[in-house]
Amino acid sequence: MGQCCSKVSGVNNDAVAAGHQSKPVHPTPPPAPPGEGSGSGGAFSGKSTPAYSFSASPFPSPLPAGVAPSPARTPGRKFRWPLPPPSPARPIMAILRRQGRAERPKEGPIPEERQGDEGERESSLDKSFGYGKNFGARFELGKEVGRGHFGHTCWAKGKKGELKGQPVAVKIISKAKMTTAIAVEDVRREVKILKALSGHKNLIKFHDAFEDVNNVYMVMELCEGGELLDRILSRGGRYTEEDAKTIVVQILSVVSYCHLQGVVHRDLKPENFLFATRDEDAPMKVIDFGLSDFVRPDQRLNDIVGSAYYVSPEVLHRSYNLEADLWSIGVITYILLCGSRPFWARTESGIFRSVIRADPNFVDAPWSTMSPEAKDFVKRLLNKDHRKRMTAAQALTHPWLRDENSAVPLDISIYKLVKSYVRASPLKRSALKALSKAITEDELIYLRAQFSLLDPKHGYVTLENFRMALMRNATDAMKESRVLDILNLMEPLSYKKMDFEEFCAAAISAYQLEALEGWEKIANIAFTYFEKEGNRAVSVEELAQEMNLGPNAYPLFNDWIRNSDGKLSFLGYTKFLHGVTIRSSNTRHR
Ligand SMILES: Nc1ncnc2c1ncn2[C@@H]1O[C@H](COP(=O)(O)OP(=O)(O)OP(=O)(O)O)[C@@H](O)[C@H]1O
Ligand SMILES: [Ca+2]
Repeated sequence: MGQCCSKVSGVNNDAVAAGHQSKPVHPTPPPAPPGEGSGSGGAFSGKSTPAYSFSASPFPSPLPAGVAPSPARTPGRKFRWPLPPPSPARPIMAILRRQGRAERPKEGPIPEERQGDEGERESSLDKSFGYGKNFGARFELGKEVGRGHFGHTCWAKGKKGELKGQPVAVKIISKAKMTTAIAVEDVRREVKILKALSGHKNLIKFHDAFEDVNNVYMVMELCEGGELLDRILSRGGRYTEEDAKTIVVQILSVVSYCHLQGVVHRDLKPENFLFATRDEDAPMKVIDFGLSDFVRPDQRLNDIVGSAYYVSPEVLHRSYNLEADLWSIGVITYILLCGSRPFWARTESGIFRSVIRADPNFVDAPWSTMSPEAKDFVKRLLNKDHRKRMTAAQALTHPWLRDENSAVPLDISIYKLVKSYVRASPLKRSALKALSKAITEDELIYLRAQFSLLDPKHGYVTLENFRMALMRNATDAMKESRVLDILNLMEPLSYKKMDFEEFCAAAISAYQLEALEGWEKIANIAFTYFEKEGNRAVSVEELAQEMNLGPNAYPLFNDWIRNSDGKLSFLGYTKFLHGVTIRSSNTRHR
């Protein structure tokens, strides 16, 4: 704090709340956000990161012998532009979780950072993890290579065994910082997730975990190419579309893998992607599963974690699932393409307001010269309605990224949609069948890829195909997140088989289609099919039952039904597809 206002034109919280805005990554340094530490926001140009002071560890941490404390966050980080912190703040709330200042959040306003209150009593905490105790005998520890809010990471070399002579990275988390059961559990879960997910080419390879009285040590593959954040900065905050695609494809590929396993990362940001080597085209690896969690397909998580610039509206509303990660990928892609943050404010609460209310700027340069596909791609990730957002597997088949030579990963959202379809009423199913006949080639490409991943026999899939496809991709994480439970809910499918045509009806999302530019046309074509095949006289009572609503809701359905023949009107059809759960069912959120 203590910074005077700098010239940040047009960006204050009110302006942000009012709508269009985006803050360049490079130009004017804003003051450090209140409560975020001071730093000398305006002072840097070509020097290392003074304004980044809030990202230094807020905790005094006893370093292992031979490790010098790091001056700031990642040693050697250079900022050529005085910029506001890319991920302001410590991960929201998570820091409080680990310090024991917050339990699971209750309903209430967007959390402000809380300071001052003391952690819970920690004397009764069991801080033994059951990991190996012989870290010192197995590894020789070297210099620090990076630092986050929860741990610092050091270079190390294997002394014996498989890793003898091999350089590795060791993330060291101090047990002194684990002052609550939640904090201990977070570390346990981070190791569990890393262990279970290791194996994807864009995910950091985990070797082993150790502990002693002071610390937990996570031994993993060493990435020597630095963070994505540094590469963005070294390019002046902008990638060409082609270069951005290479990055985004890797992110989506690993995130779709995590999602299929039922793991939500919850802290996707450029600092958490490392390049394996210094080569320009080195593969990128996602790190830092410290905020990640297992999530069942139909579960809603409610704890607010993440980093402010990248956090999705539904996380702030405390009801989210995997789609929250796709929002963060949208923010990263926006930054890669234009060098600005889509949601920006000087304070954390200002950023949250912007995330919830503001529309990112897709009009000013360089957006005006960007391909329409790139713009559409980012917009379909930054949709504030999580139901309308693309999934990771879907995003890989978006026209901006589509590549016939790359395999499309299996999408867990297909399972959720098919589950709902097989449990839906005949009227709903015929409405969806009509809709599926109206979709465009873009959607069909994705659906064909997903259908073939189910390995159809003679053009049909059964419940067994769905089961086998999941089993082929299963890791230990899938057991933990109980992804396979969804197969039980798909049980009506065990009596039948599905051809591609019906699969399309089952696996399309009316919400996602509503978000398309061409929705009106699609809806009109779909209604024509519905009129031919599925539309029949229906009563207000029946509709209310379909929607799980009582007599109080009857007036709602009056204008859904045509006076002339008692069948669904066009309006009724689109509303019926949509459901009545959303506040304003006739607006399209773009
Ligand atoms: N495998 C690795 N190879 C090289 N450097 C690494 C590796 N893992 C982590 N680092 C460095 O250490 C930093 C901190 O690691 P990590 O993000 O896992 O810690 P954290 O305390 O959980 O972070 P955060 O503050 O984002 O929550 C990274 O940003 C990176 O610079
Ligand atoms: Ca991190």
